[in-house]
Amino acid sequence: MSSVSGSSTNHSARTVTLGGASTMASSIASLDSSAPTSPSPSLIGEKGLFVSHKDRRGPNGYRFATQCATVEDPNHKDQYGSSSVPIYMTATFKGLPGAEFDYTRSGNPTRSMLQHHLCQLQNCRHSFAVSSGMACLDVITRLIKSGDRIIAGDDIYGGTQRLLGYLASHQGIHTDHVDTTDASKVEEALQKRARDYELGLCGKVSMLLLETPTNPLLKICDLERCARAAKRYAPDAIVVVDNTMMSPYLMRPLELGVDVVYDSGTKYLSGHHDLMAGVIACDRDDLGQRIAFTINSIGNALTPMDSFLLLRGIKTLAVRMDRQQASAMHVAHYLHSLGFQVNYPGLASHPSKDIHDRQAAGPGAVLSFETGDKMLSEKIVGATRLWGISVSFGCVNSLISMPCLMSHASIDPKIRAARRLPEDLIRLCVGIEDTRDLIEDLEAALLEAGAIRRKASLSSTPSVESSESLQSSRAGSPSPSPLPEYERVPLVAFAVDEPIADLVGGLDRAKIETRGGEGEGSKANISPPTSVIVSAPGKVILFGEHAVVHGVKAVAASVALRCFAHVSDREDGKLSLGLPDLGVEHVWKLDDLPWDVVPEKLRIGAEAELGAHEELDQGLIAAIEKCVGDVVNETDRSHAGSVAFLYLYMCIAGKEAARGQAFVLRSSLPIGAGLGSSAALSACLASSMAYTYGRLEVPSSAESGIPASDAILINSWAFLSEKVMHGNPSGVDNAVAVYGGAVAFTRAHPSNNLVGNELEKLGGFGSVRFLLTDTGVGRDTKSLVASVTAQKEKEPERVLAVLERIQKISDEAESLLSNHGVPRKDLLSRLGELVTINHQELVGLGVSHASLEAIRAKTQNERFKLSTKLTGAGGGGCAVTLLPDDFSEAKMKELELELSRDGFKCYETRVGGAGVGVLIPINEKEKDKKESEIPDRVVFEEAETKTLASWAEKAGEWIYA
Ligand SMILES: Nc1ncnc2c1ncn2[C@@H]1O[C@H](COP(=O)(O)OP(=O)(O)O)[C@@H](O)[C@H]1O
Ligand SMILES: C[C@@](O)(CCOP(=O)(O)O)CC(=O)O
Repeated sequence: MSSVSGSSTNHSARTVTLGGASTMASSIASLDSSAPTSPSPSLIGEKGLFVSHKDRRGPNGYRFATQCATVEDPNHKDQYGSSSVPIYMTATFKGLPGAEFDYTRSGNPTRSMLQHHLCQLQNCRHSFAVSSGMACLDVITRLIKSGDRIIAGDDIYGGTQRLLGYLASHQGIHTDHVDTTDASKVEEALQKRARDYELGLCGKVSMLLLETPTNPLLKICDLERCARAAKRYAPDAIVVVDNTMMSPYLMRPLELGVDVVYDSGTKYLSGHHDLMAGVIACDRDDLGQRIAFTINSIGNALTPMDSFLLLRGIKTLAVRMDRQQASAMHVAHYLHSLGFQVNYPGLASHPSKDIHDRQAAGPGAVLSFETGDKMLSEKIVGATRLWGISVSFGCVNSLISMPCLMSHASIDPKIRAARRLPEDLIRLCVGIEDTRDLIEDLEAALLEAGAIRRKASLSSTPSVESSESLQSSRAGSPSPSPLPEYERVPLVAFAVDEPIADLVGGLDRAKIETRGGEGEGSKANISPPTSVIVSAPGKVILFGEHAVVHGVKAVAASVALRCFAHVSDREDGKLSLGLPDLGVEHVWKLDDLPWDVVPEKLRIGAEAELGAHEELDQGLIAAIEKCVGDVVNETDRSHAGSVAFLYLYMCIAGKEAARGQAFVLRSSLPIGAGLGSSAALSACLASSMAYTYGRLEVPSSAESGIPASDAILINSWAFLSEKVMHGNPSGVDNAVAVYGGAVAFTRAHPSNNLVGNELEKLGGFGSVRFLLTDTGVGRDTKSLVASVTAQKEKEPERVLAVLERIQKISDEAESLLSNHGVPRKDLLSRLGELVTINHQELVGLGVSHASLEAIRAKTQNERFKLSTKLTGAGGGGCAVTLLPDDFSEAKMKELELELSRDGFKCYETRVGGAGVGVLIPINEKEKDKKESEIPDRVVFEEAETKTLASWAEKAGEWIYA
């Protein structure tokens, strides 16, 4: 046996030595129901026996797990019979030339034992242990020469990519990267390069380098087919496989026609992340000799100590892998059930599962999943506790990482993008911990990052996102909540991470493109659509209502209920406003509108300035009030909306461009319940008018979304409408209606010296559960807001102190919701306390109501122990209750029953969804006929309120701000 390779084995000698064991083992084979009776043909390698499955017997007659634990070499018995392989911690050996060992770089008994053991496990003639996985590739690539070519996969380990780059720049060895998941692409590349080589256009393909499953996308390559193709089109090429992800326990590529296999021994083989090692295996003597020569020449063979540790680690390889793989399967199913894109060949959804199952004995313990948002992924990774944030895999401890920031950071971001390696990808390397702990920890991190949320109960508490509207669900109780308990938070909640420049002062208005404008970039040639459908969400204020009017921070989020507007041209040239929810319809002749009262500053051409004007034009409002007219069912409620509509219409359309149009507004939000129906309505009016008068252009693709500058304008105009309805609103409601998500909002106010409103997105809100309870008591935002202002004027000291305390509450809430280091339980418990304190402050401002206090009393009693506050203007409307993660379905049912007995309606809400949106009809892309494809007004009007949202969803593609 060569002292360098230390690996050549004598199969027949071992077979004889272990013959007894083999016979005994076969006699108990019948006990093992999983033992395959006839190997699948594809698994039979050239040698025709002992193929890759872990259940098959090795050359010594033992199954793989037994082989792992049984370290023995009949040719190298320890002189003292030591049970464990001794560490020959020596650089040199004394003796005459020709002795088996002389110098540890060339050979060492501990390493020889390891290499012998590896030959047993991999059923091959030559095994080598070197200093790392990359050292393996270094040794292997020295088998080819300068000017040769390599064909490799396009989803390869970052370190491999780096070495291939070095070979290209320093040795002229270039690599073609192909998608190895498609064997025909490998065949094509081999053929093409063979032709090119014949024509003298490139070097000879001398290596095919494969990984399967790939790291980190878990893509699968058909090894047998690729190896066959290499033998056919590039017969001299060495087929090399990095088998680190599988280990020889799950896959033995040599048996599939591959020439050389290497593993990073740092991973599964050693299993404890306490050493670095690489292992090469091959069955060809010519290659074995050259590899042995290279290792001896460059001196990167594994040290005696590490050889010992690796041997020790290998003994438990099968046990560890079984456990890790089983847990990985659970984790993969768990993430898949939450709706994440999971890459794992153990899932039925994996596109190449059949190929993988043919060549490997299991899916392994590495998986990856996508969240759709890089920041969100970072939050998830940062929020885990049990999962170690680390590169590498194969350890008994579970690891989590973001390949693009860690293991694959050395790949140029452009190349990563070209190879479709998602920046948000999270890789999980599952260890041997209790699976339940692993899933619990992951779940807590997903929750904490706001990637998932507890499913709204479908049994007693209809989801506000479901087709059940608040109004309609008062009637009944849908079916029980299905498993799992959690669900993915829609991504749109994370669409914007930077602060948004807001309406006043945050924008260079001169640069805004408007159709009527003269400035650079005017969209004068675009003809506006005659018909659009838009929508915007309602909101829930968690902290800071009322105080926000006076420059204090508020924390709020969009709810999933929305207002919708349908706009179409009217043939009779009249203008109509339909508010079917209130049973009201106005029709005006355009000439009857008080155009002459519209002040110059609000006229066409100055429209970008509209929202910037703090003061409404009271003359115009008075004139509109007069001409609104009285119609059937008109109340103060609908009247306020109608006035706001006309005010906005006259400013945005302008006298010259105004044309006969029908506006129909529908809402799945309860109106006047503190959930921001007026702001949602305002955002719908502003956007639909802007689009149909060409002030803004309807975006053409959902990918780009409604541009930020357009959203700022829509918000600006929506604020105008809010002012008409509420007198002195803060702007938080319309900001949430337009931008969506969860926000910390501060209005620019003399008290805070802000130049423009401040809007910060909050990510941690999405997973928090809320119960909204509608008192059914109507109230008027305008007068409640005015009452607080009056108190402030009358008792400034008291009210200013209240405002200061509310500012502290909002500040703390914002910091809790954006600090992902806060343990979930602590977060929810402190938020609950803040809810209670904030409510007390609102009571002090006189904006609560007996009905709200009744809800508070019920929810906070001994049985439920929940924190509740009023939300919005108060004086009735809705109460919001914070739900801890462990608040059970049974308790929820009980609470809902009691509240409904008291005449209240409660709904579990989801927050953080999209802001204002515009519909692109389904056929628009194909037919390029935007206008004609908008569903007819009658269809819109007649869609049932409770199915409005799903109707709109199906009507086409929605583009959101
Ligand atoms: N779908 C709708 N149809 C008619 N009017 C609406 C609609 N949505 C909102 N409004 C207007 O908004 C007002 C409600 O505003 P407000 O009292 O602040 O309650 P909310 O919290 O629902 O915004 C109504 O009085 C009405 O003028
Ligand atoms: C009371 C206030 O803070 C929120 C009003 O909300 P709503 O109208 O009740 O949805 C007023 C405002 O911020 O404009």
